[in-house]
Amino acid sequence: MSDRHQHDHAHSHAHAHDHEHQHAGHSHAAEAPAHDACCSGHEHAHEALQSAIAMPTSRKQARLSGASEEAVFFIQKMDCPTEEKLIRERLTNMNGIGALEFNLIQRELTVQHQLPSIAPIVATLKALDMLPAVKSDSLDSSAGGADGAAAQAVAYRIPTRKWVLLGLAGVAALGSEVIAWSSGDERSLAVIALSLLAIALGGLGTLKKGWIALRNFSLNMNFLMSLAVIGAAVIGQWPEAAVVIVLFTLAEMIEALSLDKARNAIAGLMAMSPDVATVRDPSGSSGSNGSGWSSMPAAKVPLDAEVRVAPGERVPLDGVILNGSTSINQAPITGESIPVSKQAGDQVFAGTINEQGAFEFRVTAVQGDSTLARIVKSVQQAQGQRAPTQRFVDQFARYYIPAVVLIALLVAALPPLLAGAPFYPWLYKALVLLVIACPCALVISTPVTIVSGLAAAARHGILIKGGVYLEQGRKLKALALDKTGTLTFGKPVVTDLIVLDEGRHDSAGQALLMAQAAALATRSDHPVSRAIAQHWQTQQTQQTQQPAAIQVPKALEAEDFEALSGRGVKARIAAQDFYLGNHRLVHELGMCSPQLEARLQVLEKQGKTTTLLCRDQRVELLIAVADTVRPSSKEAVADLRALGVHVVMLTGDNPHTAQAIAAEVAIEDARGDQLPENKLDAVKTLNRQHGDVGMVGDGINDAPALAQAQIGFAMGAAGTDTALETADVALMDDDLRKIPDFIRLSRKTHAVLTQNIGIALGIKAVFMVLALAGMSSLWMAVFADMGASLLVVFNGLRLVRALPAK
Ligand SMILES: Nc1ncnc2c1ncn2[C@@H]1O[C@H](COP(=O)(O)OP(=O)(O)OP(=O)(O)O)[C@@H](O)[C@H]1O
Ligand SMILES: [Cu+]
Repeated sequence: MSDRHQHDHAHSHAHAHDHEHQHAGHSHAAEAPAHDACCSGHEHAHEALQSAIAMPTSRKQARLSGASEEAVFFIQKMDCPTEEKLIRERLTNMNGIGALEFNLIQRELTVQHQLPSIAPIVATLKALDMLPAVKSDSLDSSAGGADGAAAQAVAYRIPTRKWVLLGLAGVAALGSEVIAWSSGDERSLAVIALSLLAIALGGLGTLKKGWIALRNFSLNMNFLMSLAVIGAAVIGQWPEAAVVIVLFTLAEMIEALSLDKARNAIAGLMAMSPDVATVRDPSGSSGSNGSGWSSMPAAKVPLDAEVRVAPGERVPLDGVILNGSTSINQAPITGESIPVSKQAGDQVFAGTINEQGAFEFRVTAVQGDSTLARIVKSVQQAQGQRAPTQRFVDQFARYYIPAVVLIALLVAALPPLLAGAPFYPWLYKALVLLVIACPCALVISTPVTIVSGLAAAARHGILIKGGVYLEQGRKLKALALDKTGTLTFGKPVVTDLIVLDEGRHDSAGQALLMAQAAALATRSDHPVSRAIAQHWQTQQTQQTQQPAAIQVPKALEAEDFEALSGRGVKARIAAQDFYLGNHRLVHELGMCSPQLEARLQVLEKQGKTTTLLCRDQRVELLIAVADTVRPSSKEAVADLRALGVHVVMLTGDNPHTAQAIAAEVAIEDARGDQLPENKLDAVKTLNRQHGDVGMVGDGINDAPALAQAQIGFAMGAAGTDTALETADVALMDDDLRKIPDFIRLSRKTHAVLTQNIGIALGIKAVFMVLALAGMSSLWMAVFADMGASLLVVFNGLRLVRALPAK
């Protein structure tokens, strides 16, 4: 539907081109409506739309320019922002390395580079003790693959061995503490031996990482912890050193586990799609049970296979229904659990639930390409990009650590040197400060929150293409909507047919006019044209059933077809020039008259869209079509207004119709006759007057405005590839009420982010004071750090359930 304008241009030469899509490797069958009378222009139109709406995403592309190769590594040890910093510092200094993208939650690193091979990158990572596994490499297509994915799933788990070692270390640390306490001697052989044992069992990893950090001049928390532990040992606090390192290792493991939870929020989306499909055997009869059907892993089902779904089952793959009818709960895709009825020719989506009938469908996308799979991929990508708050936090951490380390140095040095205070107590305070300097809770809180928000949205049928938009949504002050297909269903029907100078035409002549209008209309994909073509076709079938009636002309062939954007279409039939279009077109052609305008107004004020057929410099026929407003639109508009968003309708249709439709959904600001450049200007002006602007649109005529808006929304994304890929925020169905939901989610996300930053910094501040006052021990500081990390992670995860289930 979104491609309709371009379609007109593409038509005459569409056959000369190959129809391969370059971008996503999906099947065309999924997007070509089965009942579309002429669909040969689709591929072109999609590409045009792609490039037209691609503008907002070009920011992302620009960042990666220059580096042409890309490799993705899975790094099991990269589960904390500390590691990220270390890797970033090392890799950015290498030649030929472009952008780096870290995904801590997936533990993936994407490197854009210009190197002849990835060997130097692997070597660098290995030198940092990061042991990378290559997931994909643009220089070597055989790298990575399915085995890698399985290995990765295993690698997320913390091995039992590690837990056991840590348990033993804990016992040893506790033992040394108990002995030291009961004997009153912190430096006895038994205490030191047990402490060393605890450090060896539980802390070697940290010490090693600390050493690597030191060698790379990177002040990270492994380094800080190592320093604190060594410092504690040096001043003879052996049990303390042991307890601290054990607690710290425990904290790291718990943190890794909580990140797993965040990752599962996304993976859980994919789990909704069943693993097995019932597929018709290609040969017809050689099925394992003789019935012609057999079970098969969904991942192995090829394109165009026929799959059967029983009542109560989940649909295993994307496809088009061949026969049978049913109602399907599409909540996994659209977030809307009211069942949708489906017949032959309708699209079904992997993961949705077949509530009633049995049906068979033809597979239109392999499992990895299903709408659900693409949603999951998109969410994963989105969380890989840094949201603004995360960037701020990272920036903050960059200064925070050195600052606290400096304070620690001063605390250790100044009082003893200047005031002759005893050395060890102040050194101990400095060590506590080093522990407090660890910013893990702060740094981890943002990505966890953002991921939870993105996952919550995806479950609700809202696909957000980046943390940026999730954070920005709350700032939307104005929302521009187009009319056709957004506020209305976009499926108008013909309501009035008026032959303008009736006296001049007999009934056969009048029928001919309608046939001529239809001949032009069938060539276009615009909803108005479609309605006209549709109307004529039904008329045709009715006529053939009553042969006695007037002779209706056979379909006429239109030549030299041309689409006139925002106006209508133009073509020649039997050497005569024809125009089919709106008032603007007729006016510009100089064929308008006050009488005509009066007649148009009457219809337009009823909310109908008027179209005129001109032949030989005369307006001959007036066709009015009416579209139905979606019931959800009015509610959405009211909801948006309650949120303080100024709602504006921008439509290419005439102002009277615009007003009439706007009145139905209670929009006060409705602007008609909007050409693409007018829509663009309108968005700019709104931006100046109100602040951040969102735009919902579906046509080529909306593309510039969509690109200009801070957030571009697309609706009905489940059925179309382009909307899914190009919008900033894609609503999986056509329910505008998802936009206020999105804004609310954005507000909640912001609240949680602020809380988390407050918690993380607040706890640090408290312990900073306690440490200076000599009231905090090392292990208390580590404990507080762990507590803060857990608190922010769980606070962030709360967001997964932020949107009410429907
Ligand atoms: N191919 C066409 N056939 C018939 N009428 C057309 C065609 N193209 C444009 N028009 C006329 O021009 C008007 C403006 O078209 P345009 O595509 O800019 O906006 P629209 O689709 O009507 O509305 P919106 O901007 O809300 O999506 C339409 O309302 C219609 O009257
Ligand atoms: Cu006019």
